[in-house]
Amino acid sequence: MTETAVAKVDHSDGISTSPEGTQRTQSVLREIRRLTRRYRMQAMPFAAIGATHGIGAVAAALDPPEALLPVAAGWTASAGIYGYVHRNASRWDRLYACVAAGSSAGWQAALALAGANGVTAGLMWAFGAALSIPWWVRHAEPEPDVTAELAAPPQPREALPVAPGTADRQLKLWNEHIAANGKPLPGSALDGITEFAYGWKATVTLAIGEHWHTTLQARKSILSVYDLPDGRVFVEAMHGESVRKSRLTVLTSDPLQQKNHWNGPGLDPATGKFPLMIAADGEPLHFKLWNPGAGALHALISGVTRSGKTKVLDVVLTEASMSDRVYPLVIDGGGGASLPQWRERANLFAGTPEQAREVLRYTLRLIERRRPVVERQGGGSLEPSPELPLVPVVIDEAHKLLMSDDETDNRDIVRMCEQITQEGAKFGVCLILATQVPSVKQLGNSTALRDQVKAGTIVGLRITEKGSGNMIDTGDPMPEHLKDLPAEFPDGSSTHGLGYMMTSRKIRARALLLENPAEQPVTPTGLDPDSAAEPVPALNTAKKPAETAPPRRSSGPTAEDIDATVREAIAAGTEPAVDELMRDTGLAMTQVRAALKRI
Ligand SMILES: Nc1ncnc2c1ncn2[C@@H]1O[C@H](COP(=O)(O)OP(=O)(O)OP(=O)(O)O)[C@@H](O)[C@H]1O
Repeated sequence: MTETAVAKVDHSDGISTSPEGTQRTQSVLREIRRLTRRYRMQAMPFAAIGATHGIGAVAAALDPPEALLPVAAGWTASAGIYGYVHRNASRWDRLYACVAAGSSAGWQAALALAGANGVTAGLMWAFGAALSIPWWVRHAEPEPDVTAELAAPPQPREALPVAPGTADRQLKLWNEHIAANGKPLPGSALDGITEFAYGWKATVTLAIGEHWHTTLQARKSILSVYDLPDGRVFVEAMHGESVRKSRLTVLTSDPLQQKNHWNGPGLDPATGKFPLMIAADGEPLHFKLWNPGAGALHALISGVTRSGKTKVLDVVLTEASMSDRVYPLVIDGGGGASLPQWRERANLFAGTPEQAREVLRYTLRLIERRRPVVERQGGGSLEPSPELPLVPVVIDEAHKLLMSDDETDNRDIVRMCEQITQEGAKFGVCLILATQVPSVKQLGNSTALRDQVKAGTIVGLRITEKGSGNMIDTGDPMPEHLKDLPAEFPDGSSTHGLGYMMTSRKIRARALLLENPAEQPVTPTGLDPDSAAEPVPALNTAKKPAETAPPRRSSGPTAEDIDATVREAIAAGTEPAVDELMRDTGLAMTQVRAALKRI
C-alpha cells in the first residue's frame, strides 16, 4: 500500500480521518449551518416554547419560596425580550412579542403550579404551536429550488477546471455563432474556460487589428448564443495584456440577486481598504479610504432615491468608526433624517446647513493644525494611525448642500468642500459625498470638486436620467449605463445596492448590506494633539435653519454671520488679509472683502 493511500489515523483516539470522511463531515456541517440559517426564524417559537417548559419544570421541581426564583427570572427574560422588540421592531412584531411574552409568563406560572409533565404541559405546547402559526406565515420565505445544488457536489468559489464536455459545448457555440465568418467576432478565440460557482470565465482573443472594445459591444450576441437573460455577460479589460484580449465572465446564475450581508469589519490598516461590494462573479470589490504613502482618498456615492446610497454610507461609517485609525465626521444634508443612527455615534454630527458650515470650517482648521505635523515629518503625506487618525467628512444628500438656487446660496459650502478635497488628502482629511446623480451639477457646478472626487473612489448605483453619468465614464468603457441597471431582478425583488464601483474591474456588483449599524460597537478614537488643540464647534447649540432663516436666502449666511465669522478669525490670530481669511473661514472672496469693508 502506498503512503498516500493510507488513511490518516489520529493515534490519540484511534479515529480515522480519511479525506472522504473529512469531506463528508464538512458537507454535513455545511448543510446544518445552511438549515440553521435558513430556518432560524421558523425555529424561534420552538425555542420560546422549550424555554417556557424548562422554566416551568425547574419551578415545579422546587418548593416555595425557591420555586419563585426561576419564575421571576423567566418573567424578567420575557419582559426583557418584549422590551428589546418594542425598541427595535415593527408594530406587528411588537404586538406579537407582547402576546407571546405575556403567554410565556402565564404558562411558566401555570406549569410551576400544576407540574410540568401532565396535561398542562401538553396544553402549553398545543397553545404555543397555535400561536406560532401567524409567526410562520409572516416569516415564510419561498423555498429556493436547491435540488440541483444538493445533487451536485458543493462547488467552491474559486475557478475549477471545467467538466469534460462543458467547455467543449461553450467552445462549439462560440466557434459556430460568434467566431465564424459573418458572426459578431470573426476569427476570435476563446481560451482557458474555467467554471466557478455561478458560471464560467474565459479569455477572448480577437483577430489581429481588433480591439477588445469590440468584444464589449458583442455582449448582447453572447447572451443570445448562450441563451441567458440580460445582465449575465461581462467583458473586462486585461490591463497589461494585448488590447485584443479581454476577460469574459458568463453567469448561469446571478449571485447579486440575493442580499449579501456585511459580516464584520474588514478595514485593513496596511492598505486602507475594506470590502464594500460583491461583484457578479462573487469576488469582493474594495472601497479605499486611503492609499498607503499617498494620503487620504475622496469618494462619491451616487444613485437615485432608494438605490441604497445611505446603506453604503452606513457600511463606510461603520468600518470607519470601528477602526482605531479613523475619526469620522458626519453631515446629513437631509436635515438629520438620512443618517439618524449616526447622530449620537459620530464624533461630530451636523443636521442643518449652519451646522454643516461649522463642521466644514472646523475641518479646514484641522488641516491647518496638521500642516506643522507634515513639516515635522519632512513632507509627504500623513499615514493614518491610532495616534493620527484619518478624518473623513461624510456628507449624505450632499447635493442639497452644494446646489444653489434663487432661494439658497450655498457657494460658500462648495468652496469649503473644494478646499478640503484640494488640500486635505496629504493631511489625512477626505470628503465622502453621497448625491443622487454623479454629475457636476449636483456638486454645485464645481469642476474642481468633480476632478478631485473623480480621482478617488466612485460608487455608481442605479440612476434614471441618461446624460447624468458624466463622472462615471472614466477609463475603460462601462459595460452598461447606470440608467440601464434594472429596478427589479427577474424574481421581482428590488435591486437596491446594485451598481458599479470604479476600480480596475468594471463589473456589476451589489453593496454589502448592514441592516442596523447602531448594533455595531464604536472604537473610541482620539485626535492627534495638534488637531485636538482645535476647539470643537458646539453643534448642539446651533440654531435650527427655521430660526436662522433670513428673509431672502433660506440657508446662506447673513451679513452679520459673515462679519462675526471674520471678526472671530481675526481675534483668533488670522491676518486680516483676504487670502488668509478665506482659508481660515471657508468664506468666498466677495464675502470676505465685503465683511472687511463693513468691519
Ligand atoms: N445593498 C443592499 N442590499 C439589499 N437591500 C438594500 C441594500 N442597500 C439598501 N437596501 C434596501 O434599500 C432600501 C433603501 O436604501 P437606502 O435608504 O440606503 O436608499 P437611498 O438611496 O439612501 O434612498 P434615499 O435617497 O431615499 O435616502 C432600504 O430599505 C434598504 O434596506
